[in-house]
Amino acid sequence: MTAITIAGALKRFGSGLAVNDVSLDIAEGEFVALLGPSGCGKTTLLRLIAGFETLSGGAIRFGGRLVAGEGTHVSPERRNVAIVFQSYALWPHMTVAENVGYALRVRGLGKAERRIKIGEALDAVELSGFEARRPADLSGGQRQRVALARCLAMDPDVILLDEPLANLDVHLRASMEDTFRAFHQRTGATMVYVTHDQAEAMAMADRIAVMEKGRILQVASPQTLYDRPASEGVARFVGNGRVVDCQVLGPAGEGQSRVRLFGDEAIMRAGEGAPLVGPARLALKPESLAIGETGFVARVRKAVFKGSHTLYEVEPDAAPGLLLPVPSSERLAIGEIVRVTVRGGWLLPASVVEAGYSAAA
Ligand SMILES: Nc1ncnc2c1ncn2[C@@H]1O[C@H](COP(=O)(O)OP(=O)(O)OP(=O)(O)O)[C@@H](O)[C@H]1O
Repeated sequence: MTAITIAGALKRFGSGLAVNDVSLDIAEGEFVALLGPSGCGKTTLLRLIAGFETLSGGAIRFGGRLVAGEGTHVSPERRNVAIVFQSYALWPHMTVAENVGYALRVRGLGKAERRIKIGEALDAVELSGFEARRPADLSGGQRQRVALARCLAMDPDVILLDEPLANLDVHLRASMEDTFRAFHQRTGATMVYVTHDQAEAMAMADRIAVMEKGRILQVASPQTLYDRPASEGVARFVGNGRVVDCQVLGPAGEGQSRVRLFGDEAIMRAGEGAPLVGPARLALKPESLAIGETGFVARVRKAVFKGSHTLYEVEPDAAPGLLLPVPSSERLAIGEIVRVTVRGGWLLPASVVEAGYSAAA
C-alpha cells in the first residue's frame, strides 16, 4: 500500500500532448477512477504510473519515493505495481493455481508458502476450490477474478486496472463491481481504475478524476461530481447532464438563488463562485426536471420507454431547438403541451468555463 503523488505530469507523443499537466494526489488505500471519453489520456496516465511510458515532464512519487521524472525512471518491475487488463492475460495451459502462483515461483518462493498465498488470494475473490481448473473452463467473470487473485498474491503496493470489465456482459459487470469493492475493502490496496463508464466509476471509486483532452477537469467524490460539478464539461459528462442559459435574479437563502429560466422563476442551488445576479449557466440532470402543475411551458418531442418510467424529451417554448430529458410515469403524447418543474438545478461557477480544474473533494 502506498500513496501516489503525480505532479505536473506531461506525456508528449510527437506533437500531441496525451497527458497535459496533470496533478493528482492519491492517498494510501484510496480507490480512484480515471474517467473520460475515448482518447482523453486516461490509459496513458495509467501507463505512466505503471512505468510502461516515460514522462515528458513533471514527476510521479510512490509514498515519497521518486519513481518517474527529474531524470529518474524506475522500471515497472521495480515499482511493485500489479496490473489487471480487460483481456485477463491468463496462461491457457496453466491451472488457476499455477496462474495465480506463477509470479511467486519466479520470485523464488517455496511450494508451501506459495500454496498459502494462492489459497488466500483465491479466497479473497471467492474462487476457493477452483485451483485445478484451467482458464478455458471458467466464465469471463471467473477469469477476471483469477486475474485479480494473481495480482493480489504478489502483494503489490499499487493495483492498476485498465477497463477490466469491458469484455463482460451487463449482468456480470454488476456482480464484478461488487467483487472489486469487496476486494478493495479486504485488501486496503491503493487502486487506480481506468474506465469510460461513469456508472462503473460511481459505483466503486472513493474519488473520480474526470479527464478531457489530456487534462483533469475535476477530482471529487462521485456524489460531488454529480451534485456539484465544477465546470460545464463535468456537468455534461456526468449523469446525462444538460447545461442551459438562465438569469439569476438574486439570493434566496443559504446557497440558493432565485433564477429566471425559460420564462418561469425557480429556486436553484448555487455554489461558491456562481454569479449572484445576471446571466449564468445552469446544470440540469434528468432528475432535476418533472412534469407538474407549475413550471415552464414545453412540448413533448420524444418518448423512450424505460420500464419503470418513460424518458421524455421536451422542448421549452422559450428555447426552440433545445431538448431536455424528463423522466415521468405519466403517459404523454408527442406534441402535448406540458409544464415542467425544475428542482435542484446547479448554478455553475462563473470563473470556470472549460479551462480545466483540479481540486480535492
Ligand atoms: N504510443 C502512442 N503513440 C502515439 N500516440 C499515442 C500513443 N498512445 C496514445 N496516444 C494518443 O494519446 C491520446 C490519449 O490516448 P489514451 O489511450 O491515453 O486515451 P484513453 O482515454 O485511454 O482512450 P481509450 O479509452 O480509447 O483507450 C490519444 O490521442 C492517442 O491517440
